[in-house]
Amino acid sequence: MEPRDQPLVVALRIRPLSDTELEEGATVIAHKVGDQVAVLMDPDEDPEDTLRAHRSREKTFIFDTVFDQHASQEDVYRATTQHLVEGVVSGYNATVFAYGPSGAGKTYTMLGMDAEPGVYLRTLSDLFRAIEMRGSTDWGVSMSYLEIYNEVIRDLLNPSSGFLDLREDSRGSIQMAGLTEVSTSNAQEIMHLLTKGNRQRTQEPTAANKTSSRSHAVLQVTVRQRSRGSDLAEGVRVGKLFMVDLAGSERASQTQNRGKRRKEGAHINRSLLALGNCINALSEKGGSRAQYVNFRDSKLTRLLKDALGGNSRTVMIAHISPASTHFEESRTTLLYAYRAKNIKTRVKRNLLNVSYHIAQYTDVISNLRREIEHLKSKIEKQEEEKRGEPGVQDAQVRIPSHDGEEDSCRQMNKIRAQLVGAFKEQLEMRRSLVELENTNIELHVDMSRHLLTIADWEREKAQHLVHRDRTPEGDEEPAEADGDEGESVEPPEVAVAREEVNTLLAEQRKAAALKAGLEQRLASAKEKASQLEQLLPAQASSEDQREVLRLLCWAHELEAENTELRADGLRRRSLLWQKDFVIQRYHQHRLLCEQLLRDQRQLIEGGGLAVPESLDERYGLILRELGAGSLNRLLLLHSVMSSSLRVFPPGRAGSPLHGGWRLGPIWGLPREEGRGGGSAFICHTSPVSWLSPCPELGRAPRLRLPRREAKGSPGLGQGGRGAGAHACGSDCP
Ligand SMILES: Nc1ncnc2c1ncn2[C@@H]1O[C@H](COP(=O)(O)OP(=O)(O)OP(=O)(O)O)[C@@H](O)[C@H]1O
Repeated sequence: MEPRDQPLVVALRIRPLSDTELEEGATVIAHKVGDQVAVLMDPDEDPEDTLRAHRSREKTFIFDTVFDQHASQEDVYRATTQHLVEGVVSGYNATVFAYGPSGAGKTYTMLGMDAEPGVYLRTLSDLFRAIEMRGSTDWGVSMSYLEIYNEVIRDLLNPSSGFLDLREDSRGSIQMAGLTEVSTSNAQEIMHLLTKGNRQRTQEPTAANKTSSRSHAVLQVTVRQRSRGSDLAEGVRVGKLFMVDLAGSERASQTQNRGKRRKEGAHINRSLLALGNCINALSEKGGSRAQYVNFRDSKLTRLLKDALGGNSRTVMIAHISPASTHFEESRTTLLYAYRAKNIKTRVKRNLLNVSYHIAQYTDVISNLRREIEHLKSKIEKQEEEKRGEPGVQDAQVRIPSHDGEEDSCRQMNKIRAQLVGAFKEQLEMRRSLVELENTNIELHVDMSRHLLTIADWEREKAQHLVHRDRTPEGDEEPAEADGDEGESVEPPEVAVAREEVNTLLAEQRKAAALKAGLEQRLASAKEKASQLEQLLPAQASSEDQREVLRLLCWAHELEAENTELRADGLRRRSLLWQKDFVIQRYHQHRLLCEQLLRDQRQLIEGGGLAVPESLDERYGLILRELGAGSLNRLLLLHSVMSSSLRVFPPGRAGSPLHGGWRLGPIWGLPREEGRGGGSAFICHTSPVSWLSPCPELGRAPRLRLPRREAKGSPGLGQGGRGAGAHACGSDCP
């Protein structure tokens, strides 16, 4: 679904590191991955924990859109708010919130700077443009700007008017007595008023931000359209747009605020909590918005009642700093925004890739970091040893630098820079190859699934034909009601599967061509690097330089090996998937056989038929085997073994980004707090269903069992519901 079709859009903006954060030595811990995923690393976790066994607080969050420091104001506006304008002009309400802790960039997004105006100006400009384009009717646009500070409301366009009262009229509409409403016809005029009003906003220095806005600032733009119907009765259509720059969301306890600040913090928290609850309730209700939502908990939610309820659109832009020093605020902000909307299956497939890739890259990076540390310490040690050698220091001091030596040094540095460049290029190419490999596996698994659907159908069709041919003439069953004269009509899922196969084939061809091209480029990059490597020793003028170069090459080789290992891991996973796939098919077949046996047995017993002894014995044997559950145990063993192999590299099972199939706590559901850590939906498909990934992920063959079976009916020797549960983050069919 495009943002324009969604009643609630939740976006995340990660601002650039500030100078202060850089001075404090902060590192970047919030990353955008793909268009919809943000990863927050825990800065306190042990950097040496390369197996990622204890990375419990590293989390992945999904939003409708994620922006990082590279996103422009225009990008943010276009992806989040632009689509609201048409609705407002057509008489609908909409709200845009900027949410986040102090200093995370809310005002920057909403108000912006002269050169880079924010959402306010861009929305208003588009609004006036849209009105102009509609022409004929009689339009009126007015605006008001207020702040809610400590649960009291002030008019920012007329601050001397004191506190304002919020009232509900007899129809339940919210009214604000005494609020200045300015009629206007151009965006610049509104911006001028806003900038003026903003100076009146309650701002105070806090521990987190020197000029922190301590209030919620609400810009309300009302668009009225007068029109005369054929009966000349005048109708007025009103659309309201609220744009809200919320107060900093940090917890009072996190900012070491005391006294007044703490009281403010409590009010802010209360209203933000109320807002979160309302948005959450609204997003869950879908069609019946506003019915059971408690707007009364804070002034903010009461004021926005009209704009949030009914047929309105809501956009929340959450903001965080990427700095390690703001980990806690970022974490709580992400959780708040994430909870505002639980984005379901739509992005799962992409996320699977994305998370898997992060896992790969963070591994590559941490390995390289270790190597670099190793190199550094080795160089330092060598230097120390050299210094310790008698006469070395003196000799170094005494050697006069002459032109020839300088030239050779410059030449060497140049070659070294080229070599590092060539290594980097290779690294990029290797990563792309690993990605392509991953894509190939996914395409392959998808393809198998669709081919299976087609094969099932072809088999059914063939059986149908055989049955028809065997039926004696005159005994023919009447033609089917849909007029296909006995021909079975291909079900839509098969048609879709055929289309998918074609698409996947095309994608496979594309991937293969890309891979071939990349491999060629990698081969020539390797050639180039090896020529440079050969040049270097000749240029290196000292043993130190030669050693550094040797280490450089060694680090590079290690990196290459590491990437190859990753690719091997991928191949191994692919084999395991295929194996599981076959087992699933056999299991499906087995269930059908069991059902058949049971039905036949009932027929035999019900009809009082005599059964030959040998048949009875065989039946007893099967019953005993099923009773003993040996087959189930074998399947269990296989699954345990394959899932332990699938967790790569060894020991990474605890990582929130590991690439297994038990996706519940991983895919966007923060483990501690997300809806029961991902076990919100339990799929009960079959005793071995936990072998398989959630079919929604589209990564594995789907068990097409009859509904009764799929709910875990206690078939012969089956383990019942509990035995077949697997946790996933979506409604499995
Ligand atoms: N995306 C961005 N690009 C460049 N600078 C940014 C960005 N976001 C924020 N900043 C800068 O960071 C600083 C803090 O931003 P801003 O005042 O918008 O934070 P805030 O969330 O509104 O804070 P508060 O709640 O305390 O008012 C400002 O100097 C702003 O210019």
